Amino acid sequence: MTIARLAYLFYGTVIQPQSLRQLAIAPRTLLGVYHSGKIAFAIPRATTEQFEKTKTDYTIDNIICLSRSQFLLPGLIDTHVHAPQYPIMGNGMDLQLLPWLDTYTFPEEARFKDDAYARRVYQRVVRRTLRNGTTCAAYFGTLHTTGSQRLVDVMRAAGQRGWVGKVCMDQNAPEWYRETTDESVRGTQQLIAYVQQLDQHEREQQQPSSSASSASRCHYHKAELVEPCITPRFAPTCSAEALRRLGELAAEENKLRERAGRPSLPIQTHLSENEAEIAWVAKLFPESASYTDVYDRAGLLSSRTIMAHCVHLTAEERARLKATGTAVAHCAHSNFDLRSGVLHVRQLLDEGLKISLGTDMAGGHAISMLEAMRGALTASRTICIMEAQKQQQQQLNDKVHDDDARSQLSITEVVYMATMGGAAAMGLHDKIGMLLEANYEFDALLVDTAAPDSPFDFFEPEASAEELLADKLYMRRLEKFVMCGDDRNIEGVWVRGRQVAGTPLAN
Ligand SMILES: O=c1[nH]c(=O)c2nc[nH]c2[nH]1
Ligand SMILES: [Zn+2]
Repeated sequence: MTIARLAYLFYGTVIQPQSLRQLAIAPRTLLGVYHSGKIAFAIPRATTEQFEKTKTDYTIDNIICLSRSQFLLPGLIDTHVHAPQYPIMGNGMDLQLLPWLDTYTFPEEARFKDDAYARRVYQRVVRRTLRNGTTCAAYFGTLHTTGSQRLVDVMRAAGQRGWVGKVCMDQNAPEWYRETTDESVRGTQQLIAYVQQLDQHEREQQQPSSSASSASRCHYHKAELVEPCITPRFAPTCSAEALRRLGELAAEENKLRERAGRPSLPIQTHLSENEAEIAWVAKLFPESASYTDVYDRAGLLSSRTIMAHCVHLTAEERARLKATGTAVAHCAHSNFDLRSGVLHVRQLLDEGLKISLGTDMAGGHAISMLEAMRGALTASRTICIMEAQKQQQQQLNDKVHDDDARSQLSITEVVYMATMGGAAAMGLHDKIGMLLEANYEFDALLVDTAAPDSPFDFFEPEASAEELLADKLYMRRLEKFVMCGDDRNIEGVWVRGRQVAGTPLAN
């Protein structure tokens, strides 16, 4: 009889969102990972006898026992980020969206016609995002098809999961950074075909797996780690014809994918970010009832569509996003940095929309999803302050009610949006975002709140040894990490069971 094989066995605390308002804190979890990258089992509160027995039941390549200051967290998911804007991150934050695009963004993105430059920058972006715990990212590339293919190559080589979009824009952009409608559609088709070929090649390399223990013998593979994404930049820079043809392309592709039992093609763009942008869209598309309607008419709203920003939507637009299963990527830092507005995220959550988080680097000045979580918390508090001030101005109240804090997000909610919520937005919720579930793919971070060069200190409460306190203690550790931590607290990062950042940790 052959003994089943594990790539990893972890023994320690696992923290995992269960829903928007519920977090599971599972101490002494025994978590096994197959070489395929799938979670073999996750047994919370396991005894040391169970740990010892598991070690004899399996052949295990790496055993990692977590210390009290460490825990596993699902990988962070950035659902809106511009890889080619990395060189200008933190620069040029003096302008609002439309002049910012013309002055800083388009000139930088135009440099990506040089494939070597594209590869060099993308290598840095992917290395940096992985280092910061971003296991999955929905990237915008540039207009250039080959440049976008280089981003696919770099992600696959580094082992990062995500979407890559060749940006489409056929109007209202400088002639040195604009393409024809045909080029928009053809470039998108070429990117789709390119990724399909790579995946096909990868599957052909796989050993056939027929026996019952195939899950444990199947080896790491990259197929479907990176998906091509239909990416009109935003309505102002896309003609109605370009949007319509991209919608048709999605519909045609999806017919084939449905027959093959494959997930539908992802779509991403920007929506309702800035007042001047919204007014421009109304002028450019007078036949549409709203900005959302421009995309809706083109068939671009779907359960695998992510709309970034959505700061100024009407009730009808929000209802349409909900009805179509379209997700909203909340990009708080960018909304502050470009002075676009403050998203009332509680309202969207109450209405049942799918909400995830995005760094929107470089509209946002930070590449880390910890920053995206902090930005979302700050935005929600800003809404609270604005609501309280409004009430005071209206002289309805002379002091703030407790209930005025209802718009504020909690740590649990932002962690959900950065993990499970991101997986739901990308239509990957049956694959990633959970660690306490067998058969999910192991995308995870090993966090240490006492890392040698940690940017903060964590003082153990007096009775910390008490098992009863474990939940509260780890909640405080998580809170510290989210509010004060950085990449120095991330000791290891795994995607599909393969360690992709941090120092090798097996013991
Ligand atoms: O924040 C943003 N970044 C961009 O690059 C962009 N393009 C259109 N709209 C945009 N918003
Ligand atoms: Zn953006």
